[in-house]
Amino acid sequence: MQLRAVKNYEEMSILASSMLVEKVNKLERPVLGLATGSTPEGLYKQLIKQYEEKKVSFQHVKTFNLDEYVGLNKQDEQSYHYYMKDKLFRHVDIPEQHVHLPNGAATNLDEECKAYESRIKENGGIDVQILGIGLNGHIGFNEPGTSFSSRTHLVDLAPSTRQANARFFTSLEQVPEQAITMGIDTIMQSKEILLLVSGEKKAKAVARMVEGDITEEFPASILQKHPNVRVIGDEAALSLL
Ligand SMILES: O=P(O)(O)OC[C@H]1O[C@](O)(CO)[C@@H](O)[C@@H]1O
Repeated sequence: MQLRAVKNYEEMSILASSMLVEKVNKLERPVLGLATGSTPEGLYKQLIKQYEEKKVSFQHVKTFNLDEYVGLNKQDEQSYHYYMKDKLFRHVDIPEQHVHLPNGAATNLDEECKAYESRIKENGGIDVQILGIGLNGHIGFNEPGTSFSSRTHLVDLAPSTRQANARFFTSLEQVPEQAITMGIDTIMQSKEILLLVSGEKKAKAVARMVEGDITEEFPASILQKHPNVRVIGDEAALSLL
């Protein structure tokens, strides 16, 4: 695991964006794994800036998002489909058919999980996966206790995760109780992982991810075993290391 310390959220976003742009410009058919939440918002702003400055094009890029809530349709402003469209896709030249997120409104959710996993494989796997980390060590929506061998699957969200994400909804009751997420093994199959983390409240989680025991009780700890992980963290997030 390689650690890159930066000053603050903005520097984290700029560095992540320049790494990603370099990759996109280098690969013939880049496949990016994308994340939602507050952490990557600055990265997406920087990517849009680089696109507007003509430093990158997304025409040949394919994307797969980590997760999606169950029960929200794509137009729902709280859905991750909406988030991605709003924060990145509608601002750049990525073809709509290149964009993939699990369909949380599918009638057969288990089939949807299998189909999503197959689509990732058919596209040659993920070249660079962007990750954030939850306070309880979740990556994607893989909560503590998730098997390290899991593939894309349906999950019950931990009360602490629903609480943490309630800020995006009008009330806690509106936060869905389930989600579809890439599994831990799906994430581990990515050729490269770029984990972004900012702020003091994530410091304990980062320390446990980097130095703690590798255990299913703390999903992000498995990243110690991935051969190509870079963590870009600001001073506050890395303060306990
Ligand atoms: O970036 P945030 O909002 O702190 O969220 C951290 C993680 O939690 C999730 O939003 C899921 O709750 C992930 O997608 C994200 O990586």
